[in-house]
Amino acid sequence: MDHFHYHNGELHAENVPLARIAEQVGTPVYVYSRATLERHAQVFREGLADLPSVHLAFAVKSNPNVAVLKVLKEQGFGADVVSEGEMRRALAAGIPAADIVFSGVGKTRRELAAALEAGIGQFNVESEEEGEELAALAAERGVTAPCALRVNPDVEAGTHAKISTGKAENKFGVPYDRAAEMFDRLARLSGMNLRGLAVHIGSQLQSLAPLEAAFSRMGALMEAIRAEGHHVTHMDLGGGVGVPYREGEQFPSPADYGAMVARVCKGWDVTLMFEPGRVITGNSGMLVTEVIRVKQGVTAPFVVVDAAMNDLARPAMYDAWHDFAAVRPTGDRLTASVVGPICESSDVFAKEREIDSVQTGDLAVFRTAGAYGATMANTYNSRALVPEVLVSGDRFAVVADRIEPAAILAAERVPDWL
Ligand SMILES: Cc1ncc(COP(=O)(O)O)c(C=O)c1O
Ligand SMILES: N[C@@H](CCCC[NH3+])C(=O)O
Repeated sequence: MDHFHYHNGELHAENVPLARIAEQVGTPVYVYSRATLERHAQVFREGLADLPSVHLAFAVKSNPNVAVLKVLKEQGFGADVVSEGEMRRALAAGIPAADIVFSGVGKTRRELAAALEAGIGQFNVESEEEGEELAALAAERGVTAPCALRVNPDVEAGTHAKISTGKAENKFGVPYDRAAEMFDRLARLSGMNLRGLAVHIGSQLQSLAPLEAAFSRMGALMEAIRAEGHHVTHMDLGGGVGVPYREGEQFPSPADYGAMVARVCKGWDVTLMFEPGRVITGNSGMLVTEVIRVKQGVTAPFVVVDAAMNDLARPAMYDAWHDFAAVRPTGDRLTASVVGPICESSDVFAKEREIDSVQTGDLAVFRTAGAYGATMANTYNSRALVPEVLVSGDRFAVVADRIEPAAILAAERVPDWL
């Protein structure tokens, strides 16, 4: 069931017409559906139902809005965080510290200390240097840090190079061939409770084969580490399951993913941990925009909208596709480029694409914008920071305000010596 649907000729999020949100909040605006978030959380969990012991940690980076985190917390999700800021958000949403996993190659001393003090459930350590620093900080505090060693399995994920993380040349994790000896050294440090392994090979994966290859390699590594007498009780399999952005694209379902995991990880006797992001949030959000004007072009017209690459960076950064659709479609079609107002030629959402015909003042949406959308927004060209709205049934609420350029200007100072 799609909670974004046309009713009486206009696009709704659940029972709320997007036009009503646009009228009250203005555009551009991100709109999320609570029912879709809940459904995706449930479908993902159901996909893993055959596994004996599972911990779900939502990848906060995909959508860190605290209201979204609260919805997922109520679905029993913990959090995968990559900064103190994300950790504070997860805690603010009521996610227990014990359900938080901290990933990332560049955790600072301050962040490690803050996470130890908060009592988070697991640190995914990405280097021997980080492990030593963390163990020392924990020992100073008279505590032990629950840790997994993130391993780089040197597997080609088959996704966009900029979001691929599991090849040897990527900065993530420790080299596969050195992981067992590193585990042995780190496990001996006081302050360290090295209890598991972690892997994450990339995002927006369209095929399960690279994940399967990575997980099998992790299984072999786990056996080697156990053979040395270490306990491995946790295996964090990361996130990465992709979602369709355009009609007709085929992606593995959470059930397919769960069946693959059950087959590959059979008999592992660990708590399996997962860090899904996009598969939960991607299709639960849209970016609503208004057409500023339609400008004649040489090869095709330009539909200039009031959203731009600062609001939704994915097309400019990864040549990503987001479907564009009118909120009140007339049935007519038009071949045009959809562009934002920013002074960069990369500020293009759709290049000479057949789209719903739109005119000045019409509302339209970019679909599948719930993951890596608002969270990657910025204020380039002194634009406002885009607001976010959560819909639930007949209700909606602004869950992040539009931050106006004037508020940002007010935070700047001109020194009196200038
Ligand atoms: C360590 C880690 N875990 C989880 C994720 C979430 O990935 P996705 O949104 O593709 O599920 C990412 C991002 O790719 C990540 O770097
Ligand atoms: N920002 C990327 C995903 C990065 C995943 C982070 N590990 C995207 O929009 O597709």
